[in-house]
Amino acid sequence: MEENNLQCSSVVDGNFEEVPRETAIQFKPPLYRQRYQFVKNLVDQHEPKKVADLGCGDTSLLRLLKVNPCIELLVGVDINEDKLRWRGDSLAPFMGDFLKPRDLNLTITLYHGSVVERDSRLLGFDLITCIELIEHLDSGDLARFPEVVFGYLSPSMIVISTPNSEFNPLFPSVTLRDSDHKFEWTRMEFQTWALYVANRYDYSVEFTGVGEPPAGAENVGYCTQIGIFRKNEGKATESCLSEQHDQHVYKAVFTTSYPSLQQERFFKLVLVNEVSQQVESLRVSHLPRRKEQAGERGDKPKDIGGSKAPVPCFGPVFTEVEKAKIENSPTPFCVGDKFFVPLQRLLAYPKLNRLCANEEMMRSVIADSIPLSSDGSAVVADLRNYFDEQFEF
Ligand SMILES: C[S@@+](CC[C@H](N)C(=O)[O-])C[C@H]1O[C@@H](n2cnc3c(N)ncnc32)[C@H](O)[C@@H]1O
Ligand SMILES: [Mg+2]
Repeated sequence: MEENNLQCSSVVDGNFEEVPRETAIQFKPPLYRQRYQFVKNLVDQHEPKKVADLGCGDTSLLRLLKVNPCIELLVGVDINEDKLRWRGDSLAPFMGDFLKPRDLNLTITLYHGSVVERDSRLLGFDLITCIELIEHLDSGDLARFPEVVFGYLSPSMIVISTPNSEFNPLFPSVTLRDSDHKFEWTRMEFQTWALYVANRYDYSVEFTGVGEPPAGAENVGYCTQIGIFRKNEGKATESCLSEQHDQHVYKAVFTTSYPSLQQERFFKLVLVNEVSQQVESLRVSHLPRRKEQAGERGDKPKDIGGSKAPVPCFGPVFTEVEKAKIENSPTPFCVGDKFFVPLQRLLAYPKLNRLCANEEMMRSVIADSIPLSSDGSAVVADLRNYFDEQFEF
């Protein structure tokens, strides 16, 4: 059942069974996606490095967040171990992640455990999300939840979403949206709880939601209500004061690390590849001039069949400033059949400049993979092979 078919007679975490169309409420995009997108937008805006999703379920939100370049540690926790085991592989890096490594490291770990247990590996996070989780906690666990998540883990930001029961009369025959829900709160109930918790643990809270009500029913509020909690500055957190820094209660069921430019071997691979491509592109654009010179000397073009026009090269588009920087850098030159590209020239290209801080760094990384001039200041490429193919000497 998908939430995008809100022709509903009963509701399971926002997933609805079919009833006649005249009673339908349709969320576009589906409500669960609106919740994930809401978190994704917050991540784009605040760029947290460490993010944990408590009650992560089938890890859909983690899969959406893992592409965010700012995140370096992504953790999912759920009490249902089967859900985690089943989904682990979809969080592992794909071929493309190796071909185009991220700038920053990323580790993803899934833990089996309950949000009301303290595990020190979740200390120091920038963002913790609890999407459609709290309504699944019984009264004992709900009472423990704030002291663990706000008091002990004490992240910079916490996002909590839960159903807004005031919306439920718009669904035919709905009492609770899911048989596992222990409660569903009105906006007043959620806000009273949230304000109490925020005040107790020195957070501020902002209320919003996703799933707009239909025209004429605006007074019921969003279908999903959301609280965004921000830790007040200067708070001495319990986690800082805590001496229990090696409290490992959760069981890690899956962990994976992504290739990144912070890892030497991937950095080298990318840099060598970029330098080779740039040198090749310069070499190819140098050939027509070389051809002219050969023509002037009276060398005969060899019949290699087909067109001898240089293959058009669609390189990156540069801004005026970038172009000027490239033009003002040392120019490539030829000595005999050798083509020299000064490292300073390569460093003028934005892509390479982003990878390498200076000439020394570039030299040390590429030296054992790419031929360099005797003083190490330029990459040396052979013009002969390519040239021989087109001209007889
Ligand atoms: C409605 S699902 C939400 C899943 C996910 N957050 C999403 O929005 O798609 C609630 C999840 O909370 C998990 N859960 C319930 N009680 C929990 C607890 N005490 N600790 C950790 N996870 C819990 C359930 O196993 C389930 O996967
Ligand atoms: Mg639920």
